[in-house]
Amino acid sequence: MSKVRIYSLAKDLGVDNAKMLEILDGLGVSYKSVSSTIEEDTVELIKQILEEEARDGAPAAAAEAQPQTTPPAQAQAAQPQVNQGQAQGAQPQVAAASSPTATAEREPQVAAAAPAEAEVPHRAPVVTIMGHVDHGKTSLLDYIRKTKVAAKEAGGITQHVGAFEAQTSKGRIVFIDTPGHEAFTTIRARGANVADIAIIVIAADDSLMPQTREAIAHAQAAKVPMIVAINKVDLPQADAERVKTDLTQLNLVPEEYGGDLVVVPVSAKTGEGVEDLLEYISLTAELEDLRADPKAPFSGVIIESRVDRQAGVLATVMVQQGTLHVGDFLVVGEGYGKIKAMTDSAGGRIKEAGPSTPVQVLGFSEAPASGETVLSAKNEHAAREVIGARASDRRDSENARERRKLTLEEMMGELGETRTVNLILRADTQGSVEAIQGILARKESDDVKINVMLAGIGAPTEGDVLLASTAEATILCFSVTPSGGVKKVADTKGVDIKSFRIIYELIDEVDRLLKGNVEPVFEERYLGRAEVRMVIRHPKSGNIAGSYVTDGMFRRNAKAKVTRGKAVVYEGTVVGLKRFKDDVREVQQGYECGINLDWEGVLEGDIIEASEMVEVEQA
Ligand SMILES: Nc1nc2c(ncn2[C@@H]2O[C@H](COP(=O)(O)OP(=O)(O)OP(=O)(O)O)[C@@H](O)[C@H]2O)c(=O)[nH]1
Repeated sequence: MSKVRIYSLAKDLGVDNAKMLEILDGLGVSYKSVSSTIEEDTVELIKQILEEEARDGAPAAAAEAQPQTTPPAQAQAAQPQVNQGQAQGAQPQVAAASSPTATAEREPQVAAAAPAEAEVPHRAPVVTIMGHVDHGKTSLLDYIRKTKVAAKEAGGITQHVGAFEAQTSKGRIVFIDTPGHEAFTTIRARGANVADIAIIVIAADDSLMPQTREAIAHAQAAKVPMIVAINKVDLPQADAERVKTDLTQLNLVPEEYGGDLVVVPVSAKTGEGVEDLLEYISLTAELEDLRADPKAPFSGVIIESRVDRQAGVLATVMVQQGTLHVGDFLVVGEGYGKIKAMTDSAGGRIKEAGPSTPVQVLGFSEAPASGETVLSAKNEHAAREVIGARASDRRDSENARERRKLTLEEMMGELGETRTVNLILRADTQGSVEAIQGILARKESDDVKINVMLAGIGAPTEGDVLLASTAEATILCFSVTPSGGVKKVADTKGVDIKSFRIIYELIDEVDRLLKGNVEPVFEERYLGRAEVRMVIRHPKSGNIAGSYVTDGMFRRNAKAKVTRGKAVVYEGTVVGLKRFKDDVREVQQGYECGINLDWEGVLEGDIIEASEMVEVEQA
């Protein structure tokens, strides 16, 4: 008995895929995607249902049509990758709609006027292309751009805006044209999701390489559906079968091997397979049911921005919901701007832009960072109010973060819930990687799961740090160390990179993470007290409190609390300590010293108390 793919059947019967899935749901047939296959008897049932519908002029109740005795064969599993993805565009809608301050006033009763879910129009998918260096990401994007982008306006020079729109026989597809997972994760690191689908490009003559694995890990972490494009199939040494076999080792099983992964052989050089790839993108998008309301309050994400010497700040915004108009006020982070002009990705001037449209906006005074979310405000005053509220929220949360200690629940996760510890593993050899993974696998319990997001040979990369920051993972290194640059990025992103030379020390660290001591807990500890006996004005350092340490000791960089009478007049830091003319690290009780605070208000007679934050050992 032959099997048929759902989308081919839909095409043959002249109905859309959504309709086909609706009928299958009614029949209780399970499927993973529109490229799943169904049995012939199910096909017959579907035909009957459609005939009945056509006869009655109304949708037939699919469930009633199901015969009692012979349940239809189940569809073959297909494309779990495709199903992993949520409709990413749905998230910003919620965020924007729930923002009380920065909403466009075009639709005053958005909630009441919002169309029901089914009426919200579909939007074009946004696709990102990732893969190993030289596997052909840029060539593939160039081929699609050359063949699918409408001719530019005469004389117009298309500038690089970070995204372009391709017109295909199946509709519009938007490509993020900064290839590589760095761009993808930079955006994700800010909590935004722009891509709906990730194309993983793998060269047929090279197969899986370290960055291919990274790209796959990034797409999986983002829960973005993946399609694999096996590129360079025109080369004589191309071996697409090897790529497919190699993929199975990552538990990604291509459809032809009975699995779920959509794999499309292509050549960015000859164009072979590119149409198929575009078709698969459209099918995946259809399955994801991507929708956005052009009438809803606007929200979008910054794809990239730059400063043009003549024009000023040019930022590319991906419209995710609502519609942008020239003249709108936009709020990004703690800055705002008024749109003076907008250009589409083909370089043409436009006045408005709806969902899934990348537009270059002129009007910001400072270049916003990639991945920042953008909202609109009805006027300059409203924009300023939003920014003011954001600044004060930020200050509050910074203060709260400084003060607060982690609760047991925060450290352990909700009691009774399974916790997952995300790890990225880097080691010197494949043997070490496998040995460590073997030990880790035995450490899992019902309460705690270990998710090794990426295990690779060699020092951790910036890409690892970005992945770790979005997935709240810890990077563990065995016999490899991060470069200074990577360490710096990790510091700014708050990612822990821990290096070990002895395997059991690494395992001890994992034990600590499993126990839930993910973040160290700090406690304030008293150091000493000093009396201010005179205030000396220093030309470079400002006011220095000439003091006498009456108790304990003072240390540079300690926290300082200044009391005047009974009132605490300042809390800050000891930024410098001097004994006579020398800078010193510490001064003990019974000695005089100069204390330099990050404050100029100190007076004779004040008492300065020093303390420091120390890490508390967890039981
Ligand atoms: N024969 C053949 N060569 C290709 C194909 N696609 C890309 N190439 C060549 O492979 C090389 C690398 O292609 P790029 O498109 O620059 O690869 P990339 O993945 O964008 O590389 P990076 O941007 O450096 O990460 C170039 O010399 C391309 O001409 C293809 O389908 N067939």
